[in-house]
Amino acid sequence: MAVCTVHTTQSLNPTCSISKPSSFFGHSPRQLVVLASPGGNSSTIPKRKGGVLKVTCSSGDTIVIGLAADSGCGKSTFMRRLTSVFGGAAEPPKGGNPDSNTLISDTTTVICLDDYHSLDRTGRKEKGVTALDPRANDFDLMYEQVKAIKEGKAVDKPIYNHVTGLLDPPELIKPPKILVIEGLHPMFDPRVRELLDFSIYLDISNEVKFAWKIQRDMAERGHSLESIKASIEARKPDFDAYIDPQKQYADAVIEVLPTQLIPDDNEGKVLRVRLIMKEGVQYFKPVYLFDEGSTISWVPCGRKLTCSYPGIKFAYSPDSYFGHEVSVLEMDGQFDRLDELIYVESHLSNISTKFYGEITQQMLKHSDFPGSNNGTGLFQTIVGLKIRDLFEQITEAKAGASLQAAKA
Ligand SMILES: Nc1ncnc2c1ncn2[C@@H]1O[C@H](COP(=O)(O)OP(=O)(O)OP(=O)(O)O)[C@@H](O)[C@H]1O
Ligand SMILES: O=C(CO)[C@H](O)[C@H](O)COP(=O)(O)O
Repeated sequence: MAVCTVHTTQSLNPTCSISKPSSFFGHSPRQLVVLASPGGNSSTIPKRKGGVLKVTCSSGDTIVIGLAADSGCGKSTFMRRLTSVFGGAAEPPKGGNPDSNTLISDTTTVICLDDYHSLDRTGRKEKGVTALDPRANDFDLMYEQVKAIKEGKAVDKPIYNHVTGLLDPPELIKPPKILVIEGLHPMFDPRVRELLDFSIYLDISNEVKFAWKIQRDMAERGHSLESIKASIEARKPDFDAYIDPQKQYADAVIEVLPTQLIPDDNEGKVLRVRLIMKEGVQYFKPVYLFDEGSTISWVPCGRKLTCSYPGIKFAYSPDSYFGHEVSVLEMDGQFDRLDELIYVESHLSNISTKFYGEITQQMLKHSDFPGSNNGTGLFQTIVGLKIRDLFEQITEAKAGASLQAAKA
């Protein structure tokens, strides 16, 4: 939430700062929660006892979502699914750097935190640090800029060029309705973490990460098996030290593991995916299967769902994760026919769809995206819908508070 510049008929001293005010008409310096839509506005609210408050807001309704994962773990795919839930395509800033990492759509702006690398490729090599190391990243700037966007201010964000390995001149980022910060460290710095309205961690097990890396870097980028292995090994200590621990802070974790349906499977094609959802998060109600809070194991294969070997198994239960109460929804296996997903969808609750079958429709629409036939695509789509719901609830709550304030 941002704070507006406030003029009163008694005091002409404007103030502008950021805080979490506990009461609407606070003490000096007067601070007021912004209750305006992005784009900025100015309104006059009658003061409770005489005088008038003139409130000028530059904006301030940007909600901030953090998405953390290692490189090559499906962040871009997830972002494409999320943007699609809001409608419209996401594109790099028009007329800007062709190597920009930013994606802008009507509602969302996705910025890649690689842009806050403080050391370029040569710098990291010289200093002997990886990009995962906090010393290779500028967290002060990351914090200042994410905070500024959340307050409704445009920023000149640096660009890390993955083609050249250099830091390019900055690009202008205007405050969107939803800002997604995706990358290696969205929940690393406590100050940045505090700015997040919702956070997600994509937790890809080593076996699966390896299989995906091989698939992409060997098939699409011509890397050798040895070089892929070496790169994973070289990153592992820093991954364990700086990236993986962030999952304890996430509101939702999508965990991707090898299947348990095929004994000793090492192909990594069939996946067991777990959606771990924190309880008690404002504006977020965990999804459940059949009966909230129960422990359920469900094999839907049969007359309504076609399943070839090794089948599909769902599970749902309450659990504990890093000391937090969570609900866990699990899917092991893969769909043969995506249109039959409607059968599964109709047994899930709290999915925040706007019409019957919306999940199935989204999945069918992007059936060519990686993971569309398994729990990765299903749970990414569900989290996308939950983020839309969160955004709508926050917007509604602010509009309601605005109305109340105007009446007071
Ligand atoms: N759900 C999935 N199922 C199977 N393969 C997947 C899945 N998600 C991603 N992949 C594989 O991983 C690769 C990387 O995916 P994606 O580009 O979405 O990841 P990323 O985290 O954005 O990567 P980077 O940070 O390196 O740009 C894809 O090309 C694909 O091979
Ligand atoms: O972990 C990464 C996040 O995407 C990259 O390896 C990091 O950004 C460095 O990029 P490059 O390898 O292109 O220099």
